[in-house]
Amino acid sequence: QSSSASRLDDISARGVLRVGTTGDYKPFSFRIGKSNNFIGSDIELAASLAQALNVKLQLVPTSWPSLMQDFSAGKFDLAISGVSITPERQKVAQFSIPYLRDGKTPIARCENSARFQTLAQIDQADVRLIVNPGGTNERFAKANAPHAQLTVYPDNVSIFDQIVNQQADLMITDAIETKLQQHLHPELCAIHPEAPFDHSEKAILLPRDAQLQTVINLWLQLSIANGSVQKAMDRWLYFPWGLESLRRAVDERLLLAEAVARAKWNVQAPIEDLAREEQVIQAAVKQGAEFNLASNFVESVFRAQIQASKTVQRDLFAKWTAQHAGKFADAPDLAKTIRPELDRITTQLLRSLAANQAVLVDPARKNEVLQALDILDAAELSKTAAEQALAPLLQGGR
Ligand SMILES: O=C(O)C(=O)C[C@]1(C(=O)O)C=C[C@@H](O)C=C1
Repeated sequence: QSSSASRLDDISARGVLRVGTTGDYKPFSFRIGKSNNFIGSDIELAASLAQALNVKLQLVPTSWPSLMQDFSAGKFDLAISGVSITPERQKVAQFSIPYLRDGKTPIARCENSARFQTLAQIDQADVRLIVNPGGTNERFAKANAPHAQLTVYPDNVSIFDQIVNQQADLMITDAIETKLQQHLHPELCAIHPEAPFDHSEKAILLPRDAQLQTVINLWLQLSIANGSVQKAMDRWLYFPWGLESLRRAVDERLLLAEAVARAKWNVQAPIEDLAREEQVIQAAVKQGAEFNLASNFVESVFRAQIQASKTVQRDLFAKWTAQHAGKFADAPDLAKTIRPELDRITTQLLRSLAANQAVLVDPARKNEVLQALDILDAAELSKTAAEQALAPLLQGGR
C-alpha cells in the first residue's frame, strides 16, 4: 500500500479510466481484428464503470501471459476481461467482489449428453477427451480423467468442430464457454453448466488501493442487484459471434488487393479485368447455390468485394505513380498464386455467408451485425474500400 493519494484521485484527475483487456475471450472481451474496437460483456461493464466514475474509458490491450506484468508496469488502472480469482494473482493485486460464478463442465455432441454426466463416466479408456493446451482446462483434464484418451489440440477456434466431426467425444471447459459454444454449434450440448464439476469466480483485477476497491465494489454490488450484469452477460452470450468468420473472410480478401496491385504494377497491367470479374461472380453464384444462397445476393456481395479491391488498387497505383516507384522485387504471381488464393477465400466467404444468413436478414439483429462487422484490418489500406466491401452485408442480407 503506497502512502500517496488514492488511485481514484489519479483516475479523476486524468479524466480517463484505463482498463486492461485481452480481446480474445468471448463473451467477455473480444477484439475486432487488429483494431482498437472491443466488444463483449466485460467491455460493457467497463463502459458502465467509467460512466459511474464520470470519466472516459480507455481500453488497453493486454494478453493472458503478460496480464500481471502489464498490471505491475502500470499500463492500466484495472483489468476487466473475464479474469478469474487466483491466489497467484492475489499476490500482486487484489480483486473486486465476484460478478460471475463459473466452473468446469463438459460439452459433447447432444446424443452423448447422458453418457458424460459424471467424471467417473468420462474417466474411461474408450472416451476421447480433447483439450486446449496450457491453461486450466488441460490441468483439469489430466487431474480428473487420466484414463481417457486425451488429445491436446492447439486451435481454440476449430477445437469444437473436432467434437462435431466426431474426432473427439467431449471437451471439459468453463461452463460459460459451453453455453456460448452450444449456440454456435447446434450439434453440441453443454452438460449441466449450472452445476459444474468445480467452482471459480470472475472479478475485476484491482490495484491494492482500499478506496478504489470500496468504490468499485459498491458500484458492482448495485449493478449485480439491479440485474444489469446479468443482462449484459445474456446479451453477449447470445451474440452472433459466428459473424467473425464472415468479417475475416471479407478482410482477408481485401488485404490481398495489395499483392494484386503489386503484380499488376510490375507488368503495368490494367487494374480492371472484366473477363476475370465475370468468372469470379459466376463461380461464386454457382458455388453459392450449393449453400442455398440466392444468386442476386451472392452477386451483390462479390461485386462489392471486387469494387473494394479496385479501390485499394487504384489508391496504390496513384501513390506509386506519384512516387515514380519502380518494379517490386517481391511481387507474387497473379495467375499462379494470388487468384487461386482469392478462389479459396471465395469458398470461405460463401460458407460463412450461408452460416450467417439468418442473422444478416433478421432486422432485430441489425445492431449486432453492425457491431460484429464494424471494421476491417484492410481499412488501413483504404477506409472507403472497407466500407464498400461490408456494405451489402449491412443491408439486411439483400
Ligand atoms: O484478379 C484480378 O486481376 C484482380 O484485380 C482481383 C479482382 C477481384 O477482386 O476478384 C478485382 C478487379 C479485377 O477487375 C478482377 C478481379
